[in-house]
Amino acid sequence: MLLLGVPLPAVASETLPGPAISPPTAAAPPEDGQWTMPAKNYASTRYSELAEINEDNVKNLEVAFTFSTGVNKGQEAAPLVVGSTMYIVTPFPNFVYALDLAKPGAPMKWKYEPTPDLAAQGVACCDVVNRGAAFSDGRLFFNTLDGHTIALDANTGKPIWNAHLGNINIGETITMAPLVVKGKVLVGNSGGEMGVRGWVKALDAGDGHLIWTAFATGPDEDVLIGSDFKPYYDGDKGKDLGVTTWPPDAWKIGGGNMWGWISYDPDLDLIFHGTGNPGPWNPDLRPGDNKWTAGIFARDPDTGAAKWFYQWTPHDLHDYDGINEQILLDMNWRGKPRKVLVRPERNGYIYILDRTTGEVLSATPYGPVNSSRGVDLKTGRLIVNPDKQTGTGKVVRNICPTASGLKDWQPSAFSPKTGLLYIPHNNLCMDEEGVEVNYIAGTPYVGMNVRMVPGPGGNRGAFTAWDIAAERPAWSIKENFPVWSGAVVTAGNVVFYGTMEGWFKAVSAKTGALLWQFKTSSGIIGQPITYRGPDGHQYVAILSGVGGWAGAIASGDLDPRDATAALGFANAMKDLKTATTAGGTLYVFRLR
Ligand SMILES: O=C(O)c1cc(C(=O)O)c2c(n1)C(=O)C(=O)c1cc(C(=O)O)[nH]c1-2
Repeated sequence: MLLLGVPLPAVASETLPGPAISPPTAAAPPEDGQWTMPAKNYASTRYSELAEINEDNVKNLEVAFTFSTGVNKGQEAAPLVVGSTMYIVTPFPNFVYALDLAKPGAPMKWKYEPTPDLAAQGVACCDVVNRGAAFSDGRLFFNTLDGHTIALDANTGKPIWNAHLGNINIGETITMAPLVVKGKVLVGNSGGEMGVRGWVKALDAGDGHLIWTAFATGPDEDVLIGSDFKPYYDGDKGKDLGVTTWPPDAWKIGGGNMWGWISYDPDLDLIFHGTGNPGPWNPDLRPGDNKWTAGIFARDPDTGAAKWFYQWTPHDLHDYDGINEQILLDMNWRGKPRKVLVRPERNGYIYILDRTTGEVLSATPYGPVNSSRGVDLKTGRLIVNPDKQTGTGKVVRNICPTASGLKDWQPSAFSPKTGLLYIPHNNLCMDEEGVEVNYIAGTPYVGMNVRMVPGPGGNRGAFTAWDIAAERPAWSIKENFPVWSGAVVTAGNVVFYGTMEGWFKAVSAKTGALLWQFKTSSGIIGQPITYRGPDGHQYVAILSGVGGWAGAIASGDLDPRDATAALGFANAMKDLKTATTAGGTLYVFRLR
């Protein structure tokens, strides 16, 4: 694999004997055939032990049923399956459907229409997406674009409570999928491109009342940094760094939004969540490390108290949000058993962190990276490439990865059978020019002109199997467009993912060989899942419907002649509109 100027690391762990890499059982309990949260389990493996569909017979998959969501915007949600019911959440206006899997054709059991404020569509940065719901204890929890968290009775679809958390008038939206931990619904806001201050909130699953709020910027008190906070690196130690690492008051409009993924380790009783990019993008307008943006927190789920923090990208120069998925694994590292957290990060590195302390054990590029030159494992600090330093009035060309990262929110999957992490990702580079910008509430606060282009080799995406122990790729598949869908891997050694042309693909978990593909009606940016149906057989489900940031040119019908459309992403996706059109359909497959 070509890694721009970055040599592949020495293979350290090949010589080490050691137990296989696997998620902790408490965070990834044995298979029950259901899919109750988008990441499958608290360890976020997106791995299913179901093995009826395998490498040999996957070629016999056929459509079991389809369902139109009635919304033609980017479909990013993971369908959920609880008992004999499937639940799906659509993009704005965030309809929720329950489908009866026990009946032929899976007819609708109920539909819930939350009627979110229309104006929310105008302040969402990257299409009007929703990444899914979470099921717990008879209830379905989901977020609406206009900033509400809603609990529904999963049997009837009747609302139980509705908490208004976000204010669209300042550009605040919610697109993430909530996670339910110990009777608390964890939710984060979006708005990093509008000067919205990021937070994560915990709501009581019973009645929706607010239990705690942890901000991503500001005084320690607001960030829930207290006596329990023990960051591993000196650069994260000190009082009120969420204020002092910013120009005066800039932290109040500094972003750090948590619009991605949360994992939970029941043994350590810690949740792990990232923080988004600092705002505005133009770094000259916010000298300093801009704590606690573009990093990761470990917190006590009951109180929100921060335990440790690590900053992937201090003083971010390129919109490298730090909100990707974190996979919790136990493995032998340099001869010692370690509880780790694996993060394929937007800045281009796969990090292996000790999840008890936040120590970085390894940080290896998984594709072309020239915006930085590695990570100093002594200080934990990203080594920025001065040639790619952006600023006001400066045009910097050929920065890799782009603002959308080597990988954006699209979640990877881990198989304990292969020890490989299956990573859907991008291969794009960009030109950037910092410009002045003033903060006006509820309007874009970016300060950067961006133009994206295909990365080295010309393929704009890749699907890479990463050998975690060996710190190198096992295999990689080139895709024409960014791979903006999630992945799922099974004990049948089959990995599923989708392409923006609309192909739903099954490849061998061991070799990456294409085993089966089906062309859906629109580009795929959703999260595939697999489950055991009421008939005892294994099914695979995916939402098709192009959109998100990468697909905004198609779902938003943008003009391909405008190189700046979709914050410069459209320039790299001019031909997407000739490859697919907007859609919104659920596809479910089973063996013939
Ligand atoms: O900083 C933020 O608040 C924020 C929010 C979102 C979002 O809510 O979808 C995205 C981003 N940033 C972002 O940087 C990004 O690349 C992105 C891609 C997508 C998508 O759905 O395709 N959303 C977002």
